[in-house]
Amino acid sequence: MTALASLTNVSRRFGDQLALDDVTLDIESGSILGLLGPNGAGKTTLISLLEGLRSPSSGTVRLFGGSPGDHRNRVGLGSTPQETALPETLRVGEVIDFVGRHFPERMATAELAGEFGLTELLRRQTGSLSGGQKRRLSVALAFVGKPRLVLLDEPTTGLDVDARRTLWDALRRQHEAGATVVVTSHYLEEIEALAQRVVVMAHGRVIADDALPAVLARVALRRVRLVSSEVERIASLDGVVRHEASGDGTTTFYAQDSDRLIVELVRSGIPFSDLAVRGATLEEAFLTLTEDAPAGSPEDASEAEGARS
Ligand SMILES: Nc1ncnc2c1ncn2[C@@H]1O[C@H](COP(=O)(O)OP(=O)(O)OP(=O)(O)O)[C@@H](O)[C@H]1O
Repeated sequence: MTALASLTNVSRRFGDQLALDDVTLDIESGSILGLLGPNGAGKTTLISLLEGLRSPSSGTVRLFGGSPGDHRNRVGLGSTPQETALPETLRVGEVIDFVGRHFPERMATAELAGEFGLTELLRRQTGSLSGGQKRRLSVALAFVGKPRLVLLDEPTTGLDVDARRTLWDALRRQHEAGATVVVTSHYLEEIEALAQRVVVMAHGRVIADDALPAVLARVALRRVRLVSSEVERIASLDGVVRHEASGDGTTTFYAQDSDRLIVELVRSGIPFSDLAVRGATLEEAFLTLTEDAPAGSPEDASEAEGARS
């Protein structure tokens, strides 16, 4: 497979903050790559380097074999940042035409509108659109110039379930038609719905890079919560990946296979009570994945948010 874009040993600092820490990544043609990670992991920074909006502090970023800073390379790139502003008084069709005129080759307005469920809205001023409709338009605009690579930074954040699914359907159709897409998200569900390959980031590093099923197996943890006077014995049972006191006298054990853990627990004869089992949140799963990669705490990262320029 051909790499459309790549990062080789890339680091990026903002003052004291190391936003990307020695990242190496190839983006191959034809896939949807999901970039997953908690707040401050470095996803947006990585995207901005590929877009040529920022330069790496060290390492090399390539886009279509050249520099992302070269506008001739950027013509082949479509992107939707986390937040976009649309000119409120222009109609949807006019915005599509305006953006489309910047590219040597473009999708026809009617075709793009059809693909993204915007046909009924073409004559509406963008100021009158709902949040979901605006987001759909912003994402559609990333595709208007028939790009070779599309970068979408949290395309569905803030959308309700229906709007999110409509957008996912549109993205899947674009992918089937040959688009290569990088999509960032905080939501495992979103990455699961779209991506074939998943890169998990935390503290500026790539901590997992694998096919979707392999990453799911690592982050899909279950929480087994109970009361016991023999916490350490339970923690040493097969399958327990982490445990923590919950503060109310209970202890939470994380395991990929909670059924198996409970069978082990009963077999062991260790006394326990008040058993409850539920899925772990993605943040909890990240914690387990990131234990080997500590580089500043998430709290540090969120404080630094205020220092963005
Ligand atoms: N312009 C900037 N100035 C200072 N620090 C920055 C700047 N941009 C990003 N950072 C810091 O770099 C780190 C990575 O931020 P980045 O926005 O890339 O993360 P992210 O994974 O996209 O997070 P989110 O999911 O919240 O968008 C964070 O600690 C952030 O505070």
